[in-house]
Amino acid sequence: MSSVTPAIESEENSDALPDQTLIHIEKLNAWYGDFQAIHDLSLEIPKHKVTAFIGPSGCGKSTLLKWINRMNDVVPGARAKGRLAISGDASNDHAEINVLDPGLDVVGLRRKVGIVFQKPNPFPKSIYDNVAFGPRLHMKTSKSELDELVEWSLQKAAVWDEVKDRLHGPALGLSGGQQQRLCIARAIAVGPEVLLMDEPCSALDPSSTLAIEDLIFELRTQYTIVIVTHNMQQASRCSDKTAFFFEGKLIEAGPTEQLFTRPQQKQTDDYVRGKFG
Ligand SMILES: Nc1ncnc2c1ncn2[C@@H]1O[C@H](COP(=O)(O)OP(=O)(O)OP(=O)(O)O)[C@@H](O)[C@H]1O
Repeated sequence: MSSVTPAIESEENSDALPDQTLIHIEKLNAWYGDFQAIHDLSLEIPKHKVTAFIGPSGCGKSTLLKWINRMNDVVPGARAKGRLAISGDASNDHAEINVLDPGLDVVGLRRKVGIVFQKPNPFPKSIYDNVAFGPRLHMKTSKSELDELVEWSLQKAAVWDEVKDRLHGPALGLSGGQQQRLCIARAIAVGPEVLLMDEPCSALDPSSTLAIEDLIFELRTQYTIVIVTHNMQQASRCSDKTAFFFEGKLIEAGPTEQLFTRPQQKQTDDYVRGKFG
């Protein structure tokens, strides 16, 4: 493996590891203009696990997700207060990141915290150029190192076998499920620690959805993953921890199996049983 291939600390079974918090959210409040979308929210997001955000439409799931890599910076009138921090990591050579620090290098943050959206959004370029885009922007790589990194990323995103013979063909010629895996390859090519996924399967058919869910579960040995989903089965299939939101507040968070089978709050129970939302 060359020096450009993103460093992977450990590929051991993350189930065997005790929870270690990577993202610390404390008393977070967020607004769009005068409207408060998040109220006093505290949540710990464990390292190398999948955390699912669930809750009815408009409860603040995407708002919280988008503060984690400051995507909300581009929304006029969006602001947030409270603590949102990413633990320091000696192997990745960074001290604790205070995400809401107005002076933060947001481009650097987004290298560490990648995002995959609802609808696959490859660039109208070749498959190769989609994955090479970030590394070309951020890293000094030779042609052979770039080739290696593109292959590595496509392998990790479980799409290499399907695209290896058409790397210079158009990304937009791929199926929806392949495009979404390409977008995941593009996100991991710059070596993030965290992958945010905002309903990544909502535009996909059931078999592509299962492929992405399997991939999410695989990737968590190396990345910390946060997924917003409306699909209860998806949350229970591929997450370790689930957080239930309602009207901008965190109602309950805990191990996924516990939250779905023995929720502590009636609102959670009603929601997971499909009584509302
Ligand atoms: N750009 C914006 N400007 C103003 N209000 C917004 C904006 N984006 C979201 N909101 C409001 O903030 C609240 C939370 O929205 P958010 O998108 O975070 O909810 P969500 O739980 O992700 O919903 P969904 O499941 O429908 O995606 C909603 O009332 C929404 O209308």
